[in-house]
Amino acid sequence: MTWVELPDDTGFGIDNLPLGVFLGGGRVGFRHGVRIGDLVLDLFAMTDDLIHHRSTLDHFLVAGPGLWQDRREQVTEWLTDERNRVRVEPHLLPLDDVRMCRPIGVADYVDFYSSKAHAENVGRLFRLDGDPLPPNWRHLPIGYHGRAGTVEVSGTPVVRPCGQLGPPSDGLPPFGPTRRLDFEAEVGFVVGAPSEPGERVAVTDFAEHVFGVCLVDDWSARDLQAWEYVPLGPFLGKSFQTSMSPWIVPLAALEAARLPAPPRDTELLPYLRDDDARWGLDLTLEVRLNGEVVSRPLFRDMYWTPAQQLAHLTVNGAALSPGELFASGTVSGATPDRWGSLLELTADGTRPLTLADGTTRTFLEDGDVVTVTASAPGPGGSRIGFGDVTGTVLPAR
Ligand SMILES: O=C(O)/C=C/C(=O)CC(=O)CC(=O)O
Ligand SMILES: [Ca+2]
Ligand SMILES: [Mg+2]
Repeated sequence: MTWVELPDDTGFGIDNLPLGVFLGGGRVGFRHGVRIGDLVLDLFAMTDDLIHHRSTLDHFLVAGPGLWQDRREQVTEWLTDERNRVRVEPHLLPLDDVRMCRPIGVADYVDFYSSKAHAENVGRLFRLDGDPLPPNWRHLPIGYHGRAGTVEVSGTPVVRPCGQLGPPSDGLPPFGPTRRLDFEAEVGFVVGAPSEPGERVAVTDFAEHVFGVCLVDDWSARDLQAWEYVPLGPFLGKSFQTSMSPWIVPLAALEAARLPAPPRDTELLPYLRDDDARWGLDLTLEVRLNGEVVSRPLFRDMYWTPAQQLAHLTVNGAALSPGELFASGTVSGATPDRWGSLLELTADGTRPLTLADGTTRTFLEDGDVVTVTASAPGPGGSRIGFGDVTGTVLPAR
C-alpha cells in the first residue's frame, strides 16, 4: 500500500512505477521521473544522482537489471513507508505541471510484422494473388529498420507527408500530400543493457536486456508505401514520423501479464524456440479516433513474442545499444473489432468507417486525433496502465 492518494482505478499504482523524462514542474533541466497516480516523482531530487539529470533514460538503462531492480525497490520503499512522506512529498509533482519528453535516445529502431492477422490482411490488400503470407513468415519474425531520428514523443503533431503517390499514368508519378495517411497501433520494447558485437541474445535472456514496454504509433502513408516498397520494404511511407508513449513500464511490473507463447503450426529453429520463456503478454489496447474507440486489439493475439524478436535481431551478431527501440508490428486479431490500422478497418479505403459525429473516414483527415492506450493485469487484481500515444494530423507543408 502506498501513502500517496491515488485516483480510482488508476493504472499507475505502486505495482507499476514506469519511468519517463520530464521538463518543468519548477525544476531545472531534464529529470527522470516515476509516475504514481497522476503525480511524477522527481528521481534526481530524491537521489542527487546525476544519472537522473539527463535528457534520456539511456545512461540509467545501460547499467542493467541489477540497478533497475535496486531503484525500483528504493522507490517502492519511499512511496509505501509513511515515515518517508515528509521527505518525498515535495518531490511529487502534478503531471499537469510537467512536460513529458522522448524518454530514450532511440539509438536504433526496428519495426516487426508479428501479427498473423495483420500480415494476412495486408498481404491480401497489397499482393492480390498467391498466399497472403510470404514463405518466410512462419520461420522468422520479419522486420525492417525504421528511421530512429524521427521517433517522437506522444503529443508531437503529425505533419501530413508529401511524396510520390503511385506509378505514372502518363510521364511522371503523381506527387503531393499523401491521401492515405494511416495509424498502426503497436507495442514497443526498450532495450536497456547492450550486448557485445557477435553475441546472440537467447529468448530466455530477454529480461537481461529489455527494460520495459511502451506504446507506438507507426504512422503510415499507404500510397507512398505501396509504390515504393518493392523490393526493399517500407521507406518514406513510414519514416516521416513514429510516435511513442512517454512512460516505459518496466518488465518487472508485467509479471502477472506474462503468457505462454501462442500455438504455432510450424517447427522453429532452436534459437527461436520459446516454450519455456513465457513472453506472451496480456495487454489490451484501445485505439481512439477523435475520442471514439475504433478498435480493441489484444497483444495476446501476436504470433511472434518480443523475446523471439530480440533473439532474431541479434542472431547475426548485431550488437544492441542502450536506449534502442523495437516495435511489435501492428497489433491485429482475427475479427474487425481487433484490427490495428485503418488499412484493415476500411479494407484499403473501400469500406468507410462511420464515426459517432456522422462523418466517415477511409484514411486520416487533417485535424484528426489518434490515441492508443493499453492496460494489463497487475499483481493481486490491480491494473497496469501504459498511458497513451497520441498525435494530431496537421496539413502538409
Ligand atoms: O506487407 C507489407 O508490405 C507491409 C506491411 C506494413 O505496413 C507493416 C509494418 O509496418 C509492420 C507492421 O506494423 O506489422
Ligand atoms: Ca508498423
Ligand atoms: Mg513510422
